[in-house]
Amino acid sequence: MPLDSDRTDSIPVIDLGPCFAGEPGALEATAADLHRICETVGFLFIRNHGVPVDLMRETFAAAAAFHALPLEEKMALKLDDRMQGYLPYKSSVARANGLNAVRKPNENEAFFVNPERDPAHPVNRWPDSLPSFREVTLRYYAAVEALALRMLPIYARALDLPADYFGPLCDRSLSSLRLTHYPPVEYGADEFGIAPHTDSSFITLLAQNPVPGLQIRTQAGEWIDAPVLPDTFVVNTGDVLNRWTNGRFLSTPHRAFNKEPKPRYAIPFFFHPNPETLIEALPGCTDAANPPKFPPQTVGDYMAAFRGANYDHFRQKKGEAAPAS
Ligand SMILES: O=C(O)CCC(=O)C(=O)O
Ligand SMILES: [Fe+2]
Repeated sequence: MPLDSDRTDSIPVIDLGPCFAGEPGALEATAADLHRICETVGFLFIRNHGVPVDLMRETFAAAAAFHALPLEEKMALKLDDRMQGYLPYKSSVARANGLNAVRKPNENEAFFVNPERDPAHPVNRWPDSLPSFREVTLRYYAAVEALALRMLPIYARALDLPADYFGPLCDRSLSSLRLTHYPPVEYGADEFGIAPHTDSSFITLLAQNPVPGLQIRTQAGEWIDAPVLPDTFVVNTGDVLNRWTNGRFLSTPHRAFNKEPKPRYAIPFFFHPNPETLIEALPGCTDAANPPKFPPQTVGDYMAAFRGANYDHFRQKKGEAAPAS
């Protein structure tokens, strides 16, 4: 099928409907498209993903309601060691991947929801004054996690691996849902809603945003706007899959602004393998001409290094100075 994925200056669209319906040949055809996209662009839109559109809207509304709370109520939930809770405005810097010299803090604030696997040991803290926030965000977490798990066979086949290769390595993942608020601001030099970065994830699922602002950097080095395609998700390869594929699947730099005269919210879901999963070059991703580029590392160790580089409170714990804000 001719796909606009043959171009590398736009973000291609994949329809997951046939594959998820189990149509004969659809898994292989979708995997072939995904393979090409991941090697050339690293970003795609997905349609017919199965996540209810109303739930996507409810979650955007939950993000807006959370960020409208008084600051002291949000600060009472300040980010903890498990990366759960409230990340105050301008307290993260995109440093981890050495992409550029941006040292100014990101012009956003966020709330992180972690998986609740064991009702006897709740890990998330919730705002008392928003009774439905917990239920909506956990329902959304479950829906996007299920979508990521359903997509794993497509990623596996895209890499010529057995369809069930990734499933057991990702079934108790410490994925994370981020609810970000970008207020409308005038950006000065080197200021961003979120500065150029790559994601640390296996893949990121970003529900289509009604307020534009996401840009991705093409392989040619040009920044292009992500279009608004209603009811889709934007999916991108993160650093974990980039390392696992020995660099074959691109972890593409991206950034976001809010240049509209109203608040912008984003609800990315960062999907990770299980913490003990060892990331070392997958079968078929190395040969004599392509020796392993990255030292083997567990997902847990990799994430600890990533977080220490990007979030003030992890650095301050180690006695380093917070960035100027
Ligand atoms: O706001 C967006 O559209 C993208 C956010 C993003 O890239 C991130 O949170 O990692
Ligand atoms: Fe990102």
